[in-house]
Amino acid sequence: MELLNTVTVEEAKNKIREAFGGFSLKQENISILDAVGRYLAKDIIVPIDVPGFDRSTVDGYAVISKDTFGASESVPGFLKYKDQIEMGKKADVTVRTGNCYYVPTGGMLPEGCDSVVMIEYTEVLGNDICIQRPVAPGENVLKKGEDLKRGDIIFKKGHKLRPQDIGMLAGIGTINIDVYEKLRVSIISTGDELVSPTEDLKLGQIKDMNTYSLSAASIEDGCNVIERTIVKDHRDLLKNKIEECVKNSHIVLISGGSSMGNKDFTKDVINDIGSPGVFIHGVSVKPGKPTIVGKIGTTALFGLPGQPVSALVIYKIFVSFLINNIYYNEEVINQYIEGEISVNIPSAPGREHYVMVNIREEIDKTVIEPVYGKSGMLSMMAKARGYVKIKTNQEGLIKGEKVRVFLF
Ligand SMILES: Nc1nc2c(c(=O)[nH]1)N[C@H]1C(S)=C(S)[C@@H](COP(=O)(O)OP(=O)(O)OC[C@H]3O[C@@H](n4cnc5c(N)ncnc54)[C@H](O)[C@@H]3O)O[C@H]1N2
Ligand code: MOO
Repeated sequence: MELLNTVTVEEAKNKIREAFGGFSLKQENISILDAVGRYLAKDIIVPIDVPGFDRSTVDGYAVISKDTFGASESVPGFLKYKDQIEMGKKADVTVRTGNCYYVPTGGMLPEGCDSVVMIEYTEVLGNDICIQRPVAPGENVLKKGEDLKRGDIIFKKGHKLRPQDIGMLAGIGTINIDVYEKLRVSIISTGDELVSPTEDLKLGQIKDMNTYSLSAASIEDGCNVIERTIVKDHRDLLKNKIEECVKNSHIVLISGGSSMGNKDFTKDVINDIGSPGVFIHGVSVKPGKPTIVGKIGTTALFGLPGQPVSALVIYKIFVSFLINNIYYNEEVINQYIEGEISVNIPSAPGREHYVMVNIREEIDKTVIEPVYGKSGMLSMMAKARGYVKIKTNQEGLIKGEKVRVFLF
């Protein structure tokens, strides 16, 4: 009897990190308009103070705060109105005791003042402004360099750029940046039963899902999917296809054929093609136990279990992990929310168990409910908001226990 020689999830991650530690990626200089979802190849050092001058955060009157102390609606203070500061122009004047200038939100503060009274708390009385509320020093002011200081590192190498980051880069005048080239990913789905989603089904056939879910996951991770294909369960056809993909891909994902069936060739074919070959076959995780990981030359190969839930869960645990390692992205924090599990969930100790769940908000608590199903049912994952992880040494979860839901 042949049994899988399984490793734990942590052991598998360590082996993957070791195997692909020296991965070298090219860099490219691109416009920030094309950079969302890309990974920075260099730290970004802020070249200018943001803002470059003290700005008002409200529409109001630029004042010396001391001049407003004690002002109230019943006993207002009076300041002489001098002029207005124009938006986008240098404020070439100085506020002196007893004076004030009108300043719009975002306008430059003149010399001498230290705060701004919101217009709602003032009244115009001829040439005077009646101040009905005091302001503290610094109130309603964004100081020079308060947003960002020249010389700060705003983003580190490996950071994955989000829309707010693109805006920030524009704000510091950095419109072209160095990012890592996109990892080239090839996806091969194996199985005699698989047909393209557009084809009519004959009995015994199913529409290919994994090519699509894995492709979407790779794109979300900032990769370029250069090949998507179905290959029949035929050893030579699979070998030819993998060989071709290895030549121009950083990562090859092979879905199906990872288990022990008489048509499960993935492991042997990888070993046939080149070295060092397969270094993991079997991980103590549920779902996804028959996972394969290998390397040919510098290319990473993953034999993902064919069951659609297993394929995507294993992608998230190991393929995403490798991608973030290659891109030097150390900031990965899987978003989670906490809540109480609604029922007992048994788990076989010895395997890290991923349970698909939904989230229900009640008045005083967040309730986490399992979505039942088998790893062949992708609807189980499509209907879920995330998963709960039951650790290897845990026997299960007890109703009411606090759990973390990792969102996907
Ligand atoms: N005797 C054993 N049988 C199985 C074991 C085992 O340890 N011993 N492990 C089971 C587990 S766990 C899993 S997971 C699967 C893994 O199977 P394979 O990776 O060999 O994949 P296939 O047999 O090719 O397919 C499994 C299942 O998934 C469907 N599938 C495959 N590709 C796609 C696709 N692109 N889109 C949608 N669905 C797909 C396929 O039709 C099968 O139903 O093995 C168990 N068996
Ligand atoms: O452990 Mo397999 O990956 O679920 O069906």
